[in-house]
Amino acid sequence: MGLVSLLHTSPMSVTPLDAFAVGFCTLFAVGVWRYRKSRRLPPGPPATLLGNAHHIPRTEHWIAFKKFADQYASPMICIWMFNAETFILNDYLTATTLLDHRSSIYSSRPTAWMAGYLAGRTDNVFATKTANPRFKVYRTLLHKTLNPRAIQAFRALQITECQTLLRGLLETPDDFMAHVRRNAIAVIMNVAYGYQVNSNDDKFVNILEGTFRLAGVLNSPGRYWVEFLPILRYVPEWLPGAGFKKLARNLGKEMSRLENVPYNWATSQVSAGSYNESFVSDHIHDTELATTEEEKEDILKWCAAALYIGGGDTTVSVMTTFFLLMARHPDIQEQARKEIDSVLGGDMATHNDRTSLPYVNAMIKEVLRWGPVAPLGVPHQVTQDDYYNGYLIPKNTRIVANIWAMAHDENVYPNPNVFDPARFLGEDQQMDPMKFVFGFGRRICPGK
Ligand code: HEM
Repeated sequence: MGLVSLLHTSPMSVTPLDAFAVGFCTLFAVGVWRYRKSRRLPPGPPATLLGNAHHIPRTEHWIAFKKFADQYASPMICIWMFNAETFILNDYLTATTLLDHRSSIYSSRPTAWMAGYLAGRTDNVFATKTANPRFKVYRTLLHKTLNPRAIQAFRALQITECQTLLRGLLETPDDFMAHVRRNAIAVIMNVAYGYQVNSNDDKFVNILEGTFRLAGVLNSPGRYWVEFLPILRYVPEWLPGAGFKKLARNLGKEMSRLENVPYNWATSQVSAGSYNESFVSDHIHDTELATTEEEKEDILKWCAAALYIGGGDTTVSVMTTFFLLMARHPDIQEQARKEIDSVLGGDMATHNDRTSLPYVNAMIKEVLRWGPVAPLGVPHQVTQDDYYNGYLIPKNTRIVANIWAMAHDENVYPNPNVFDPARFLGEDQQMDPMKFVFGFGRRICPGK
């Protein structure tokens, strides 16, 4: 792919920015080559001057990364994207040692130049760096809403929505995907904004999905030079070839509807005095959250959106995987069904029954292990030079936990591709995947 197409300009012209980028790349390449030679970095596929992009498949990168880890007999491998290295942690021991035990230096996030900095979205909860004072405020607030005690307040809502889901599945089973989607979004929209989703074609849900599409445009790996040469963020927007800046700004503005539209709806309901309790209504009069009203609004907007972004698709994904596995394993479905019938005698399960359903619990763990929702988690960034097993981990390296590789580690889960809840029953149980499928350290999923 040429420079021109990467920067979204006419494919026929070479712009001054292209020339600058080529010159800069050449000079940089020599420096990078020398740097790589001189440092003791973990192994990985041999990189060209432009890195390992050609080694990484377009889909299911996690499988390729695990193969590299096996090939180089090292759970920690190094992949280059031009001048920037990414370290991939492919087993639980390495991930927990670095990301959990050394979490004070491994919990930041790398900068996303297009989707974050240039789109004006660096205060997004998922992207916040640990040095940003917002990081602590967000984590505390999310924990207050989602800790094991606090979530008991959502039980009645979950039961009502579960009944709606079951009715939908009974009436139109072929539409199971739409029912599952409606269920996940209805719970989270109610928790975040007190908003009742009434149909599968909902205005807020459409905004969420539209934003995911735009985020996909800005996050396309290898598409924008500024991700590899951050200095390009300073080029003036009028310079030919700098269209990427305008693109990021415009899409960023469009994406901000995600935080603003449902938030404004929730606050207008509170002002009108007729509202369902929610994350927004609980905190809107909280005077300790920030020193100014504007700052407080901004914090609430980003946190409510994080509930919605973090809690929607993940839940849909787990439930969809569950349906696939039940269809493929009627024997396991039958066994779970028998347990439910014998414990509940025809009643609907509630949260209190969970401890009496060991087979069902084992099945849930096995669904999360077999098809982890976030196979590569969300990248972390290390904030100072560190050493592990004799390797240098330079400051600012992007660190990726290969959750899929941990869940398919043959030494921990024999026959890892086989779906088998019995792994988590009886004596000699295999490792609980809840230890890693929700991420690590100070960044662990607050929705766990
Ligand atoms: C099965 C369901 C879910 C799975 C497997 C899952 C998994 C994850 C993972 C792997 C991360 C990245 C952690 C890291 O960086 O180490 C994450 C982050 C996050 N999740 Fe979840 N998640 C799930 C459900 C939820 C729910 C229901 C919510 C909210 C209600 C939520 C909110 C978040 C937020 C806000 C973050 C960002 C945390 C930060 O950057 O500090 N997640 N999740």
